[in-house]
Amino acid sequence: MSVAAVEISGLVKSFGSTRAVDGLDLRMERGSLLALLGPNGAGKTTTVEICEGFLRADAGSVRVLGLDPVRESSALRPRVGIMPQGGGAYPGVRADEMLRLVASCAATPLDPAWLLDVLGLAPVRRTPFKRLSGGQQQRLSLACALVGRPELVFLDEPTAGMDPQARRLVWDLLGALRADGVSVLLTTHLMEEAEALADTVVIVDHGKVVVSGAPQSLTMDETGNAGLRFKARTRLDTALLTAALPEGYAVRESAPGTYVVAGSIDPQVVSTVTAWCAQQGVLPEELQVGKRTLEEVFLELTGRELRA
Ligand SMILES: Nc1ncnc2c1ncn2[C@@H]1O[C@H](COP(=O)(O)OP(=O)(O)OP(=O)(O)O)[C@@H](O)[C@H]1O
Repeated sequence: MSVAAVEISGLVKSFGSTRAVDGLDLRMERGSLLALLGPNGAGKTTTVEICEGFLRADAGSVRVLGLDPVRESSALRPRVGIMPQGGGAYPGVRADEMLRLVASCAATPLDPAWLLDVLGLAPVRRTPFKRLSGGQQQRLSLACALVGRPELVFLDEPTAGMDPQARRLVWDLLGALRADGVSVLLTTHLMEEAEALADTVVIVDHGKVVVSGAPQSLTMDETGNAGLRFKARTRLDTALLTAALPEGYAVRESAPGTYVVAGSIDPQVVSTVTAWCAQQGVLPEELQVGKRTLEEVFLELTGRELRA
């Protein structure tokens, strides 16, 4: 098997009595974009910081481009770009000075002026860092992570706090990087970001992987169809509803009070479901035919909200 961009197995990291990462496994292929998604405190930043070599794992193994991020950090550093959560810079440094400084440390940097332009920062290139807006500071941090032409970039919530227009610029740039064969591992709270950009989405909760896969495959039901969902009181007799449907359909209560009918949904199936509910004196609320969102995938798997 070829060397992965990132390979993590059985990763554990605790802070005092808090187990931030609890046996996490993940493999990210070279040239792909992987989005780590999960609620606050799920262990995403801790995992990324271990990959970056800033934190040591308590147990498990981590390989980044085939190397140990702590013991082989000097070999790894020139090949990896990092954008930490919240960014940061000398407050008085101007945007273009900052980027040129970082570029001067790289063997074959990208053109800083081009990068500022692509990220919509050309008009503020002479503005001191502390006077940039939050979204502009974020974009400058991203530019700093990318200017060294890294093979792999770690981006911790790269578009947090950005307006939709700035976010779109970043998405376009990340798409272009991926097309160029750069590997990108990002964390995000934005489902639409993960769905729009990622080859692989890894949903993390309590320091473990809950589910992973291509966004398309996660949002389809288990039969590869869009499926039908509705809400009603808990503990409907799903076996009875399954029996009312043609062969090949399956109904389950994916979370308390949320029902999923898996299979190819046509008008007849919708009519059968609503007629069955009427017979039971049940009102099917939020009845919906179509792919699940990643939010719903998480809710169905954990019974909790992803954004919580
Ligand atoms: N340096 C630290 N000292 C103590 N506890 C920490 C430290 N860093 C993280 N934690 C705890 O570890 C858990 C995981 O935190 P982490 O920052 O990895 O989560 P996250 O998924 O990145 O969350 P968010 O989406 O809010 O950034 C949390 O309970 C957090 O409070």
